[in-house]
Amino acid sequence: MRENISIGLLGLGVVGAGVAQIIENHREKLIHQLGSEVNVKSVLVRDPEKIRNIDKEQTHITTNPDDILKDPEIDVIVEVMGGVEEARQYILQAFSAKKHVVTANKDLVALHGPELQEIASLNKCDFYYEASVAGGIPILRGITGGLSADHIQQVMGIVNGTTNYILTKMDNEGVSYEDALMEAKDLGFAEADPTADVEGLDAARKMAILGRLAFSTNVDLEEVEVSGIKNLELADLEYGNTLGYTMKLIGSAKCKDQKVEVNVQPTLLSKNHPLADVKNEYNAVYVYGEAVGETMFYGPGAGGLPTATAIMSDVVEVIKHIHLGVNGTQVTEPRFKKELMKADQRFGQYYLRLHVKDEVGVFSAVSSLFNELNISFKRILQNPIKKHEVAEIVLVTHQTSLENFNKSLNKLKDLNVVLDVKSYYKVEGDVTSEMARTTETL
Ligand SMILES: NC(=O)C1=CN([C@@H]2O[C@H](COP(=O)(O)OP(=O)(O)OC[C@H]3O[C@@H](n4cnc5c(N)ncnc54)[C@H](OP(=O)(O)O)[C@@H]3O)[C@@H](O)[C@H]2O)C=CC1
Ligand SMILES: N[C@@H](CC=O)C(=O)O
Repeated sequence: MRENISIGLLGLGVVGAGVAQIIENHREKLIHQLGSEVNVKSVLVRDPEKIRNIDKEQTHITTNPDDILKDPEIDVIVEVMGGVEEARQYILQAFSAKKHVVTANKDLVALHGPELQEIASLNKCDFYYEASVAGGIPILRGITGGLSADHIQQVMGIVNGTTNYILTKMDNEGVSYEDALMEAKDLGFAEADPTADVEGLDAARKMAILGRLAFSTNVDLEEVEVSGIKNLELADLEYGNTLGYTMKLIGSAKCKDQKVEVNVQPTLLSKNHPLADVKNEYNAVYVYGEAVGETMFYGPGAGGLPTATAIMSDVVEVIKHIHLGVNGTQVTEPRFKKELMKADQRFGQYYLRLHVKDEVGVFSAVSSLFNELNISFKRILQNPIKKHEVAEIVLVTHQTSLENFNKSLNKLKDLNVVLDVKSYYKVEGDVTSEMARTTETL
């Protein structure tokens, strides 16, 4: 048994500092669990002059990656610097030097995860990335460990802390979008460039990773349909509230008969839906497995210490493997060759807000258009708005195919009484699973 395991940290920001703090504060627990002392030997940073809460006697701070990647005493690299290409190059160098790698970098894993996993395996190295999805929630191990023997059919969740924080503050406290985003940045939840958070790309990266692991098939980032929260209007949050819904940025991945659909979109959730109560930076991921049924994982989705906890769970796994001499998991081929689900195979309820002419007969023109497509309404609100001769119609449909709903949008644009299709969003009812939903609809 090795008495000492040395770690090299690439990055000492929000997450890196959390990792150093846990290693320092939980030293005894780690020794008890692993039989070895764990220490952070060196840390790579951009700015060596920054004041940092780390013992410089114990830990060497450097701007030269070779100090870490070429140090034979370092066994495990923890990559928490972010970015894609530079991080990928350092990780490849680490594998060549037979070092194990743990990362929180979902941008990198979503784009290059399968390639890196394969190279790790060829080098008999471990490559883990628990922290890349849903911060402190052990969701990847939940899927690849706890539910590994099940056929997972659906994964649905709130997987971005920043947007959930913004939506909670806007909805519950009336804070403006800009102020809420600023708070999320100050609290260390947002990415260095928060565009990826608010445009849904961060959640899309996480959903690609979740889809791959849940369905044991390849899911490419470009196959994930994405829309973010940047263009949300307060009016839709307010109408949502009136109708009994809460707006959330929801990631969804479904797999049926080897057909897969993965998307991220603002969604109006019934206030009774289990994800509707997930607030602030908290995340929750609902997983439906054929054998297990419904499961849900909940916890902090962003922030230094929660994310560092997930990283340390990977580090502990790596060190256990070092002691057993079993590093480098075998890579398995995708279990099946998937197809993407087509619009006529995807079903849902939809919220729609229209600006129409404020005149007699408009509502019946709109309803007959939906009637022709066999789309019925669950809820309707009709409001004259302040602008002269303009009225607003807000409706929620019953279940229909995406193909059918798209047809209704095209036809509405051609209807002369419709002035503007202001917004439309997916709606989720009280239950989470497709299976439970089918029963509810019947
Ligand atoms: N923050 C969070 O809640 C979560 C973050 N993540 C992921 O974890 C990773 C780190 O995030 P976070 O800690 O928030 O990021 P920060 O921006 O807080 O920290 C980044 C760190 O990496 C260093 N760094 C960045 N680029 C380079 C470079 N080219 N060369 C050397 N050092 C570099 C920075 O150095 P310096 O200090 O000198 O600027 C800094 O110490 C990202 O991949 C992020 O997506 C994952 C889950 C949650
Ligand atoms: N910016 C991300 C950080 C964690 O992955 C988020 O807000 O979820």
